[in-house]
Amino acid sequence: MTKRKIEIMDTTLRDGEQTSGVSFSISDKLTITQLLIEELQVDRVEIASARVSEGEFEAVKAVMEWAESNGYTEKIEVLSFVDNGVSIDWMVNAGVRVQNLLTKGSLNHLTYQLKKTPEQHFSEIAQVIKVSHDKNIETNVYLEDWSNGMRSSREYVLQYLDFLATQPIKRVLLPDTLGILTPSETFDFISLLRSKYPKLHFDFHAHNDYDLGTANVLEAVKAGANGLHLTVNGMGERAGNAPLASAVAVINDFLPEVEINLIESSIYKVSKLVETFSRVRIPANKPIVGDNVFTQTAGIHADGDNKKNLYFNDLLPERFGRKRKYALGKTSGKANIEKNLQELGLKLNDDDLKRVTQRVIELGDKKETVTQEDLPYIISDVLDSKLYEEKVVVESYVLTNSKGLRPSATISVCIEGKLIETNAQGDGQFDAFMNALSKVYDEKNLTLPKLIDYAVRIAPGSDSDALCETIITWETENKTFITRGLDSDQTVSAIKSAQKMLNII
Ligand SMILES: CC(C)C(=O)C(=O)O
Repeated sequence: MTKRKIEIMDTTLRDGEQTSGVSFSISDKLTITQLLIEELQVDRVEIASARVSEGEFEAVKAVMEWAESNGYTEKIEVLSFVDNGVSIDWMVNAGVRVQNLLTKGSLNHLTYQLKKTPEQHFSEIAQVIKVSHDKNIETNVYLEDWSNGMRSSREYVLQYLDFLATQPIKRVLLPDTLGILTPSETFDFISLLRSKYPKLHFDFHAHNDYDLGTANVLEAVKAGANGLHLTVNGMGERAGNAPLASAVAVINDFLPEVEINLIESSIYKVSKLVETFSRVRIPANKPIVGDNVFTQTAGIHADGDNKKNLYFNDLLPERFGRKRKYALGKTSGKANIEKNLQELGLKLNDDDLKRVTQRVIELGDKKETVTQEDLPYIISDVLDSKLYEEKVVVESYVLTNSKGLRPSATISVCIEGKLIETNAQGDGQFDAFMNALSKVYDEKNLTLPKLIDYAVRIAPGSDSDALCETIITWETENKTFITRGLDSDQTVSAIKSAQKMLNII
């Protein structure tokens, strides 16, 4: 079967930059354009609006110089205006070769914003197209507010398209400017234009106000649109544009008769770069590119995946340069832990696996985030704890740290069934804790080992919520030994380490 080719035009650097608070620098624009064209292989990139600013002019010039030396000039587009040639001069000076001319696609906009008749508008447009053509600039035409035009002034839209069909233009760009279309309207409107104007090239430009951007893109392609406008991470005016990652997945998975050039495995890399440059965080649940979307949290899902990948769909993370993860927390079952252990190349017997699972669930219950990187620390702590018989238990403690006063600790320790309470001060909270402990042991004419080294570490790659491990080296008259404590609070991890020491001596 010969497939129908659909062009993808990325407008992250133009409509995407209209996301509130976003402004790309010259080097951001150059780097993103290079990645979009060479890595992701989009067909065309809209990089700016003409006349916006001096900085924008420099950015467009820099991109055009790079495009010129790499044979990409026809892939770079700039939004321009019907403005007596001012945009044209701006584009000629910046080296632009393709303009996306902004015109009115609804009678409402034409009458109330431009205050012109269709005839006046068409004649000015014809003039821009001609002058641009003479200056070696190719024209695509945006019909702004086209979706409203199709609803409320269809005669005008058809009259306008009859005119455009006579003009030397390359593409007609159909924006759903206010994101108001339903999927069935999108299909009907584009089907109608497709059958009336078989020779015109139509691009569809969705906005996401009702969260229907991707659905509308799907219907537009089904109805015969030749191209789509998308943005990385769905950036764009108001609720944004149709997100590139979702649109690509939907086309590849649901429209086998259609072909696009894009390289799926580069999508995530480009998304992360745009997130960094734009400073707009990708929501964790954003399809394809969000942090959480390939993470199975429920134990039953991991169990099903272990048995026959029962919880997989066609959106395999590897397609997009990502990996499936199995979350660790209060809903993780043994299967989640096993999946993470496999990744780390570790194996535990059933009994130890149960203890580790129990520990992860307890941590999750305390609302602590447990990462795969934490797992070796938890395992070592759980296995280590098996070695100690808990004859001595630190039952409770209050630690204080206040300005102008020495840190203090009040502790209650149970030694072989007898509860002893005392308090002390120190140079820090843990020092105060150890001083209080020494008092307890002094009373019993016992000496605690000397603390000779104290080290704290967190799992590499963990976030600020990380578990930390305190490793203390102790010395008595005849031996040196190490204990470890694990907790998300550093002082508590040191106290846990000290409690192990109390059960060794
Ligand atoms: C500026 C125009 C072309 C636009 O982005 C829209 O109408 O959605």
